[in-house]
Amino acid sequence: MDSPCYNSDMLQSDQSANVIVEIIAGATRYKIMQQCIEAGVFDNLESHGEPCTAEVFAKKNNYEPKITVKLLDTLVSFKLLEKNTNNKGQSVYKNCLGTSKYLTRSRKPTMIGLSMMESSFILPMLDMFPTFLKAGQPNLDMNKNNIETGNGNLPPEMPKVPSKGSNKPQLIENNTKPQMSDKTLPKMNNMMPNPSMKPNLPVMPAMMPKMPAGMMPSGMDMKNKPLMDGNAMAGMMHVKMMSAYDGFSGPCSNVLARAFDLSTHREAVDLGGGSGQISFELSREYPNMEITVFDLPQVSQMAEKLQPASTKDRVSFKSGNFLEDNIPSGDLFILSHIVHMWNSQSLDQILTKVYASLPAGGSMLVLEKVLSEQRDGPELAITNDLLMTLMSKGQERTSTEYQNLFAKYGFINFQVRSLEGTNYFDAMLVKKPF
Ligand SMILES: C[S@@+](CC[C@H](N)C(=O)[O-])C[C@H]1O[C@@H](n2cnc3c(N)ncnc32)[C@H](O)[C@@H]1O
Repeated sequence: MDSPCYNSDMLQSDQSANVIVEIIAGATRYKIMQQCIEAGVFDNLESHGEPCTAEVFAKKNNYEPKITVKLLDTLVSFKLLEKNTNNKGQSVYKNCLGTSKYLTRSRKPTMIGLSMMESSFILPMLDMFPTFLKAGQPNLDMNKNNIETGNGNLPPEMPKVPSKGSNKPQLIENNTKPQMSDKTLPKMNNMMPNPSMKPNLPVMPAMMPKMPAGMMPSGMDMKNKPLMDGNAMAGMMHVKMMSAYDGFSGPCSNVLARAFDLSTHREAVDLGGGSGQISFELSREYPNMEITVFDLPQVSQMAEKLQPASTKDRVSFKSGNFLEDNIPSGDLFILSHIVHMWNSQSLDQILTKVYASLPAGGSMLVLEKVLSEQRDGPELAITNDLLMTLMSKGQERTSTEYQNLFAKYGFINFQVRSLEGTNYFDAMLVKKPF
């Protein structure tokens, strides 16, 4: 019988499909990683202490042996685990360095909250993308702390904070705007992966918004009746997000603190500083600097409870709303992932206040991912530009756009330093003239 005649050229699939295959594979990778985080796979490997065989690992954790081998090999192919051979010739597995540092609950800061935010908030929001595409941006307004309010099915223990004056939650009534069904409601209840980090706050019923005020598309089955003060709700939601925010800066906060020489500054204010992670790094880098982390009351109170003892002498927390209240004064302001969150009207309020609160010669350190001048990269900045627009009518900017923006308020000496690697930040510094 004739043998089949094969062409000896290299076999290659259609390369124009590569990018699509990669994106689809990325979704699968993400889902498997997230499920492993939730199931405690990385924690269990870490607590084992030494590299272990799939068989031992499965037995110890009551996992099904065959699935366990396949899962561990899959995680090796994702570069989340390392596989080596022990002196008995058996394959043994352990967490890679990054997995151990950022995906286990025994270490801080982790990226667990950030990964959870993706599945609990970003992906469900993007489920509505076809609707956004037609109807336009979701009807959000972080600036007025507009919130969707519950439909009265709150548990009796839910505090009813009276609305007052301008803080009164404003209902969003435009029903033509994107709707989310109960099924697609982002589930931020899981945003506190480490039980010790759970704030002592009332449990949110399923129908309550699960994210910061203004960060939720309108019409999410929420009706009528303002039940909570807008600021109280915003604070509560940001508390839930706090561990996620730490995941953005976790791998680079120490580098960001060293991006510029800030040693002449003595009194810094970290506006919307969340957990204070950037401030903790700045205080380590600059022993003569005292830092006030200014954030919404619930966030400040929770962050203060979680503050590492070693930072307490020079980093303090102050509660307030930077849109409505006076802000502390200092000779250095830090705005990390703040500028991109707000629309031009609110940003105007924030930057005007910062400029007025700085003495001549004072500085403002702004930490954001900067878009290339051609707006063709980096990918994280381009994607975030879209997400910010959807979530809060904010935006990402190029270096020139930042320089022009800050110049409008009187800031000079614009400097920018970009961060190598895959990350969510670059660093910019401007000065108030003498
Ligand atoms: C995206 S997070 C950034 C947190 C931190 N700066 C970082 O880079 O990790 C935004 C922060 O701004 C705070 N925030 C939002 N609105 C605020 C307001 N009106 N007044 C004070 N803080 C506010 C939130 O509570 C949250 O901690």
